[in-house]
Amino acid sequence: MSPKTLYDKIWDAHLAHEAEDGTCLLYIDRHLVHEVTSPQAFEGLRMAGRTVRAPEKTIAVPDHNVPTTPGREDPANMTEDSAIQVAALDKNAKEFGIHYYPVSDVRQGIVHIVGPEQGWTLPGMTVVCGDSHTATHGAFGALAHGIGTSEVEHVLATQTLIQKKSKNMKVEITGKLRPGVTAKDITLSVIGETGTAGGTGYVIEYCGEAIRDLSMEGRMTVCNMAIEGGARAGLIAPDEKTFEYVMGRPHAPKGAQWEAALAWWKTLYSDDDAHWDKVITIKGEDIAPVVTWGTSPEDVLPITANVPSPDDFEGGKVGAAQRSLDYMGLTPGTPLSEIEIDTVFIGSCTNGRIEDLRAAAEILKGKKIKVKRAMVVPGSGLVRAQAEEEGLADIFREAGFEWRLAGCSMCLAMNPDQLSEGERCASTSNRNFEGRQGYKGRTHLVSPGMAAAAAITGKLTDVRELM
Ligand SMILES: CC(C)[C@H](C(=O)O)[C@@H](O)C(=O)O
Ligand code: SF4
Repeated sequence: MSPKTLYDKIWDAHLAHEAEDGTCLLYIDRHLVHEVTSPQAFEGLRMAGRTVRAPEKTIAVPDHNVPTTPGREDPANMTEDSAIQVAALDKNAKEFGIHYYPVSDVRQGIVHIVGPEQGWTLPGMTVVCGDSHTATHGAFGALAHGIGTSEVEHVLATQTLIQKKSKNMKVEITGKLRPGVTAKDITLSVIGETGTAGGTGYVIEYCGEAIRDLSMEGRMTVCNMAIEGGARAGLIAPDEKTFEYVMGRPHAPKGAQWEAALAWWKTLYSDDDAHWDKVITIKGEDIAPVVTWGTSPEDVLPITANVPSPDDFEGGKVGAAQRSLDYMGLTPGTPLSEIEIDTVFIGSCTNGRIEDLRAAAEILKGKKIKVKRAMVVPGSGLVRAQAEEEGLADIFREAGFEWRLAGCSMCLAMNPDQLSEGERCASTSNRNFEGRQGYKGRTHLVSPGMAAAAAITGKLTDVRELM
């Protein structure tokens, strides 16, 4: 047998048909659904008189539009568009008989946090969702990626997806991370190195000692941003940490089924002599706590650096840098650590898990915020409950943070949590495009610890100074 990568193995195990031109039909194990990209898909099914092919493999949760303040069940607290989408999901979930976590359910949260938490996401699976950050689930050694609304309809109807195979890319992070450096710094640094198009046409497998050393939460943070690096998906070979995380979750296999699954999961790694179309290696000890200064996730620099000048770039990037600096209101040469911050947002499917909240609370303990506003939005109701139990919520509240209900929140401007014009935010989310967090809002992407540090000092701050 010829050697295979992990991606090859999962692909082959799900291939239902391959046409002469290489177009393939893949079987889909899990279909996650949220309110933004599904209404038309369900409408399509309805018009065609079709049902959902595998309702037991289809999971719905509202997250993007929902407010994160009490009273959010009331449609009057949403914009009309948001209320329509959330109501449509509610109706469709009930009518088509799929698994559903409404806002009133403590398990509700961001779809990419709920899936793993409930044990829907398992190693070796194909996982899709009408959402680009489906890559998150790759942390379990699953082939997971976003799909468009017409594909959502196709998967609902057939439980299959038409795909062409991507190329294999290996991103190896060797050695140990230095103190204060996290999964978020890894994933941003990779994008800083490869650019937002570096992964185009590839599925990335992250490997190396620094990746192995990450918790499952950290691995999810890394895979989450594979999409910002342009890749089709990102994944990490499952290991004992993965199995331990999955074991006992509500929808994980049990008993003999668990044993059988485990035996297969243990075969899910890239063979030693597998072929890679592209390889990137970064030394873990070379990664610093980073921030973004511009309006693309590739605009990454260590917190110890200065705001760059357009002259530092070449070709089309000169103009792009100038535009970014204008939008961000930054002057070349300013130390990044002198940039004043108005707002801090801790949350999103990148950094809204329990470990992220712990990392931020560790920095905030016994301190007060200096920024105008700061909010922490747990990624799910269960993360929220656990954080309350661990006393993290008290630390946040005492520091001056708003302690919100679960949802996408300020990660994107689709719900009431938005930046105002010119407002500058240190955010643990994954996108810093113009207007992403609100019209003319300014976003600096950082890790949870860095966000907490900025909250305390009122400026972008090297978290290592507060450790
Ligand atoms: C709204 C949704 C389709 C979108 C995505 O696909 O990623 C959102 O989650 C985002 O992060 O921009
Ligand atoms: S938290 Fe942000 S990135 Fe994640 S699904 Fe929601 S909007 Fe998209």
